[in-house]
Amino acid sequence: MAEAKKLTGAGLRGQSAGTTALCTVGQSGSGLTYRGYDIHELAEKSTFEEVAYLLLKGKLPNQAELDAYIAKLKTLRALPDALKVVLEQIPKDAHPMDVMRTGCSMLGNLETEESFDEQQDATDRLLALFPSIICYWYRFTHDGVRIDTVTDDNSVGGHFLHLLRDEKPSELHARVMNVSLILYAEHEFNASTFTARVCASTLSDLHSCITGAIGSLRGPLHGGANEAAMDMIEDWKSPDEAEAEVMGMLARKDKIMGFGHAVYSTSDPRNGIIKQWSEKLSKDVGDTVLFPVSERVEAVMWREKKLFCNADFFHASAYHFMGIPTKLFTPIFVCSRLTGWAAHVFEQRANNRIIRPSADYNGPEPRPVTPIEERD
Ligand SMILES: CC(=O)SCCNC(=O)CCNC(=O)[C@H](O)C(C)(C)COP(=O)(O)OP(=O)(O)OC[C@H]1O[C@@H](n2cnc3c(N)ncnc32)[C@H](O)[C@@H]1OP(=O)(O)O
Ligand SMILES: O=C([O-])CC(=O)C(=O)O
Repeated sequence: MAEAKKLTGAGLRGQSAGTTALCTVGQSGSGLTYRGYDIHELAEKSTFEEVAYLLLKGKLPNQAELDAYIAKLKTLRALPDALKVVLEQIPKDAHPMDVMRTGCSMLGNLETEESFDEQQDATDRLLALFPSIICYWYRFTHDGVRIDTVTDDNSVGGHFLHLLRDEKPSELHARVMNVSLILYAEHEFNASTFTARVCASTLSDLHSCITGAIGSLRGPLHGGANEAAMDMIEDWKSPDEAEAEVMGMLARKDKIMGFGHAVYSTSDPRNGIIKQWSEKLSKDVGDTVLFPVSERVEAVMWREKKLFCNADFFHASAYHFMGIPTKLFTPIFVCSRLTGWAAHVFEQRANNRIIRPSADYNGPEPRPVTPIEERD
C-alpha cells in the first residue's frame, strides 16, 4: 500500500476543514472514491449522468430514474435570450473560463435561486446549460454563427462535442468525454470546492457559490493545468526534445504543469485511466509525436523528481486528439466539477456554520497614526 503524503505546512495542508460524505482522496495514499464507489469502477461501468445523480442525490439511479434525469436535463439546454445577448458581447480573445464565470453569474440574475428548495433544479439547469454557454459564445465569436443549443444527445459530453462541431460525435469520442467528465466530477476539499463551500456557508445563493468556484478552478495550479500542460507540450517535436526541455525547466526551478498533487503521494488514480484513453485516441488519429512526448515527460519527471502526472496531464493530449481547442479544456472541467461543487454546497447548507478561520498575525506592533503632514 502506498504511503500517504506527509501533509503539513502552509496552504492549510493536512488540516481538516469540515466533514463530507461525498469523496475520499488518497486515503491509502492513492485511492479515490465517490460516495464509497471506486473511481476505476465508476469510469468503467457508469455514465457521467449516473455519477452526477449519485453525487447530487446520494445514490446511483435505477434505469427509470436515470432515464427521467437525462430527459429532464435535455429539456433545459436552451439559453435565455438575455444570456445570449451577454455572451455575444464578450470578445473573441476573452478567456473561456471568464465566459463560464460571466455566464453562470448572468444566469443567477435571470433565474435567481430564491430558496434552497430550488437548489436541485438550479443545479440541473447549470448542468444542462454550461456546454450551451461555452459553445454558443465560442461558435458566435470564432465561426460567426448563432447556434441552436438544443440537441437530442443523451449525454452531457456528447452534447458538448455536438455543439462544438455541428455534428454528433463518434462513439469513441463520446465515450472518452464520458470518462473524462466522471474523472473530473468530484475531489473533496480542493481549492475550488472549498471556495464554493465558504460561499455557501454565508447562506449565499448557488450561482454565487459556483461563480466563485469557477474563478478558483481557472488558475494554472488547479484546473487551468490541463490547458497549461498542452501549451507546454505542443511544440515539442520528439521525446528527446521534450526531455531536454523538461530538464532545462527543472534546472530553472519552473513548475511542470500537470504534475504533482497536494494530497496524493505517489500517483493520481485518474491518470492511469485517462492515459489509456489518450493512447487509444493517439492510435485513432495516427499520432506518432504527442503521446510519446507525453510519456517521456512522465518518465523524466518520475526519474528526476519522483513527481507523477495528476488528472490534468494526459487530459491535455486526449482532448487535443479529439480536436478540442486548448482554451476550451478547463471549461470542460467546469461542466463536470459543477456536480461536485453543487453537492458540497448542498452538504454545507444541510449542516451549516459560517466558515471563518483565524490568522496568525505577523504585522507591526500597535502604533499611533502619524499626522499626514509628518509622514514620509
Ligand atoms: C485537477 C487539479 O487541480 S490537479 C493539480 C493541477 N496543478 C498542476 O498540475 C500545477 C503543477 N503542480 C503544482 O504546482 C503542485 O504540485 C500542486 C499545486 C498541485 C501541489 O502543490 P504542493 O502540495 O505545494 O506540492 P508539494 O508539497 O508536493 O511540493 C513539493 C516540492 O515539489 C515541487 N513541485 C511540486 N509540483 C511540481 C511541479 N509540477 N513541477 C516542479 N516542481 C514541483 C514543489 O515546488 C516543492 O519543491 P520545494 O520543496 O523545493 O519547495
Ligand atoms: O484535490 C486537489 O487539490 C486538486 C484536484 O486534483 C482536483 O480538484 O481534482
